[in-house]
Amino acid sequence: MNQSHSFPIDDPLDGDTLHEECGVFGILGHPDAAALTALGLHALQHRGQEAAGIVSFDGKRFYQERHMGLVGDHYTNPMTLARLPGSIAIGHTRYSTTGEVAMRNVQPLFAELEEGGIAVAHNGNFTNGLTLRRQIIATGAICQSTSDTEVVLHLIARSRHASTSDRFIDAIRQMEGGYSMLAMTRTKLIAARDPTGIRPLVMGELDGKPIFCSETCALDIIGAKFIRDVENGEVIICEIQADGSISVDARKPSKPQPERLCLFEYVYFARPDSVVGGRNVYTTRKNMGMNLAKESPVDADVVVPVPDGGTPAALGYAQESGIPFEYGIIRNHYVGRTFIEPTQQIRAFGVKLKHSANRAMIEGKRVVLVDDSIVRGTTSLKIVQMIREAGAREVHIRVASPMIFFPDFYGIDTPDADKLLANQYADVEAMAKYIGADSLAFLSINGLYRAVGGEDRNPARPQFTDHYFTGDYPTRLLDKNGESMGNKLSMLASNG
Ligand SMILES: O=P(O)(O)OC[C@H]1O[C@H](OP(=O)(O)OP(=O)(O)O)[C@H](O)[C@@H]1O
Ligand SMILES: NC(=O)CC[C@H](N)C(=O)O
Repeated sequence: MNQSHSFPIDDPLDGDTLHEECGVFGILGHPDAAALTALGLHALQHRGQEAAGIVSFDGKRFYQERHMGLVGDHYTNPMTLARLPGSIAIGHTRYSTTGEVAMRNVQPLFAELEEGGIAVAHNGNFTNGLTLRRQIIATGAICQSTSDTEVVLHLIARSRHASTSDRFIDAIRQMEGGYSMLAMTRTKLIAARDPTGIRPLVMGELDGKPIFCSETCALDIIGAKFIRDVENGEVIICEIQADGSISVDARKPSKPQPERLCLFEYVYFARPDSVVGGRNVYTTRKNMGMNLAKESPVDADVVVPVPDGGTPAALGYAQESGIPFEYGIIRNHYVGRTFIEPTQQIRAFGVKLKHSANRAMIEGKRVVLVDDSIVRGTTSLKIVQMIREAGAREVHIRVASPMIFFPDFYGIDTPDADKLLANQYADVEAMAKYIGADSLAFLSINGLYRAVGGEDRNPARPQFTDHYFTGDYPTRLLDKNGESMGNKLSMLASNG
């Protein structure tokens, strides 16, 4: 197993932008369970690049491989997969939101309980995780990690219900916030989605065996069939029976609530080829660009995407406006997220590694740059300068989502509120001046809602989770206590 290590906090390429969430994948009753899980995690790599883990069970014992780094760094090695035998497996790609980047927090987390082993994998973040953790530690629990996810294992262990499924349900009913979770025991694969359905989770099938994963792209990679979304507040328990058949038991243990899927899945996180909440993500992004062109037209010669995130929206903007689309910026896909160099001079070169201007498409032109979002403004600032240096006559920025004013507490790693560009300048003109753009415009909240769901935002009952734009958090924030919560909160540190 890998040694734990910390990632640098002053990574110039990583900046303080929005970061990935996590990806989960699980399969029950398939002889190639671990290999299929590894492939699924490859497809979910965009959701978390800090660490990846797989737990399997072969009828006798549990096996686990948990590693820092990318899926491909470890799970392409046949020896690694050979150490994961069995027909049940779950896997996880992590981008941390609670607990530091260290081996002890790499998921799936595993525990030996009264009724046998259990592993859990979690995408999301609990907004009462710290509160519950303090309570269980006060009553004698010894925590092995600083992850919010571990609390669920403790609550399962303490539950007085008889079956593991009922214990799991008992545990997650005490959790608040965002979660799409998988759990596996010796015979079961359990999937659960929080009552608001903030994070996505889908059910599929391969060779008649059930699969659960964060996005449909993980089903596509293994040729599995999409069955349906796991509904908000739903728990689905799949179990291998004595005769080898698999039972499926779907329950709704929580009080019913309207679904509010996270809009940022559509804006930035999910892979464009995934179908999230019944909508093709690529299409919603193109719609965002089209609505942006209707709302904020500009007289220009060329539409240039800020790759990769801004590309579908830029296509939509170009189609709607009739302005030609060109790749005026080339993104280097070989630049990792952990680029570290010792001196400031070398770091300054580093920021140019990720994006380069394609001068032939830019020189002498009035350029519309389309990006999916502005968080701290780091990307826009450097790209406007780069485009001007490549000879652009004018640079206009169009952003395919509204201004971000509020941090997230449901599984997205966002900077503190005071570091968000929108909170640093009085208005859009002041922001444009700081970035160095001739003009700047953001998609309206209704423009975004229409792009995704086809109708305006219903202020009385918003159809999606959109707190980063509106401040309307879909759950209470128990741990936050009215102050900015560190987005990589070390619970140990918090406990003094
Ligand atoms: O305003 P900022 O703080 O710079 O953050 C916003 C930028 O970050 C994201 O891109 P990312 O770097 O993740 O690259 P990608 O689009 O290729 O995923 C996003 O697409 C914006 O370009
Ligand atoms: N981004 C996520 O979904 C993170 C899951 C979990 N909160 C962790 O930090 O490990």
